[in-house]
Amino acid sequence: MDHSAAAAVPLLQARGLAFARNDEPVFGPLDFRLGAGEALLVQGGNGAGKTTLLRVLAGLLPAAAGEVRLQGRPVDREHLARGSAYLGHQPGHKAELGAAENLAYSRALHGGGGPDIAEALAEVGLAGYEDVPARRMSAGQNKRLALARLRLQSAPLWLLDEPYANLDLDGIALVNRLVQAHLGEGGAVLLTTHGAYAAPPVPVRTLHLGPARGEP
Ligand SMILES: Nc1ncnc2c1ncn2[C@@H]1O[C@H](COP(=O)(O)OP(=O)(O)OP(=O)(O)O)[C@@H](O)[C@H]1O
Repeated sequence: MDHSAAAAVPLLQARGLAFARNDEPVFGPLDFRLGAGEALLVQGGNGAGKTTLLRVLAGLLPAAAGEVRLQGRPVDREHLARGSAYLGHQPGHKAELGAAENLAYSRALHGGGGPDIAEALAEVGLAGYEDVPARRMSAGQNKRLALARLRLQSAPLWLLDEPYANLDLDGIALVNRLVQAHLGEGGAVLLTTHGAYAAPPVPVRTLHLGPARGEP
């Protein structure tokens, strides 16, 4: 492959991307690009539209206008869902399944490589929780399990909505290690914060979303 040509094509590019509810704009139009090995921090206060933007980029909500390209190709919602790994506010686990079964289910759904399941659990500090159902795990433990899921998906684009929320200091360091490793492997990370939590210790560009409507 011609690496200089590949580097010139952003992993993610948004042009004129906008979302509206009942004709009321929520965000946009936005233009941004994110290359392999880059992180973009989406900032904005409560209700500014950060979660909505990530859900649009994850293919979970339809954009009102604009275009998203992944690795240079225009993509629809289905492609976005396949090309990205999304970590939302809700961990999205099967409550009755054990930690290992949840990861096996996710791997069956998304395909992908990465470490084996026991290794992925150990990496996020959940060794010994293989058979513990998600409903019996704390919010921070569920967040750790969701982080293990990301590692198994092998999607180049990670969309992380408030990834530090519910995590202790060791968990924050874990997020930072995972983000750094993913960027080092040529992935890209788009993450949100409203400023109350940490930020990754890597050079990040920021995308600021304006105040929610009705706020001063
Ligand atoms: N399911 C929904 N139905 C209707 N309106 C919604 C829904 N979810 C969010 N909104 C509205 O869309 C706007 C953007 O919300 P969003 O959750 O994207 O903000 P955010 O920046 O992620 O906020 P926070 O920092 O509080 O998580 C807000 O005005 C919110 O009231």
